[in-house]
Amino acid sequence: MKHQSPNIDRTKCVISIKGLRKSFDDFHVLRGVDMQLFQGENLVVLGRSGTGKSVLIKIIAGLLKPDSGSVNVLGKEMNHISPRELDALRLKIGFSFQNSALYDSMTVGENLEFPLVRHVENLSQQEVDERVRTVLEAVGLSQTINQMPSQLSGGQRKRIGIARTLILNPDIMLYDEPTAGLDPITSMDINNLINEVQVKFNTSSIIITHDLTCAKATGDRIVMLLDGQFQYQGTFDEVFSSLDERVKSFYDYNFID
Ligand SMILES: Nc1ncnc2c1ncn2[C@@H]1O[C@H](COP(=O)(O)OP(=O)(O)OP(=O)(O)O)[C@@H](O)[C@H]1O
Repeated sequence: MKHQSPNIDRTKCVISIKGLRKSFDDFHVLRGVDMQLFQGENLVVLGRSGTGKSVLIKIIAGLLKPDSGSVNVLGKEMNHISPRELDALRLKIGFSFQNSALYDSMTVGENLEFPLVRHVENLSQQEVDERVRTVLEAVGLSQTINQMPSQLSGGQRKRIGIARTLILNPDIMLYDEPTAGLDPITSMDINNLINEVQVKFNTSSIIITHDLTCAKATGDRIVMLLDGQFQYQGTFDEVFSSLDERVKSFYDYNFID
């Protein structure tokens, strides 16, 4: 089990959600989600496929609009945010997508430079190079700077995807299924990286997954998304001491696998 990070400040909320609802036609995906993410915390959202985990983080990243409820991210109310404020807010949120989404025609270094050149004005080439070096070092892949994404393993692509997200120094990291498709050892490397990023870059993170090993290794706090609501939360052991059959079967299924 993860040691609780000493940097968590439970007096500061970086995300606060109350009564969030989201439907697609008559399919009610989120049915009154309440959650808080504290400064410096890794919060794991567990749930079966199709329960709305990705919908939730897309709403937090401003990629989808809530139907109702309040979603406050870094002090901004998502329901009342102007397009300009949303653009600025998005730069403070690092979204690590499931498929890493690297540009295949660019080297690793160029992939990392891309968000900087696009979003940050007046950076000298020296500063750009320095930032690229820093994030590559943080993910342990300095030697890949001139390689093409096709030359990287799945685990390395994940790491570069995380490095590219970190290059804008986000306050919040959103990890969408960070260990999907990786073998157990590579998955554990990614889990360790998520914890290193939390400390080195002082980020607050939401990690959505159905991988219980990932949840246990990275989560300071775990919540379960069941039937469109957060129904259990606490440490890994607290959540899985529940007698709720849905929680028990989720656990059994993961470890039978
Ligand atoms: N833009 C959309 N339009 C219509 N339906 C959508 C849209 N986005 C998501 N859904 C539906 O909402 C439900 C929840 O999707 P979501 O991607 O959040 O699941 P998830 O919990 O992340 O699952 P997984 O672990 O498989 O990624 C699914 O049934 C999906 O089909």
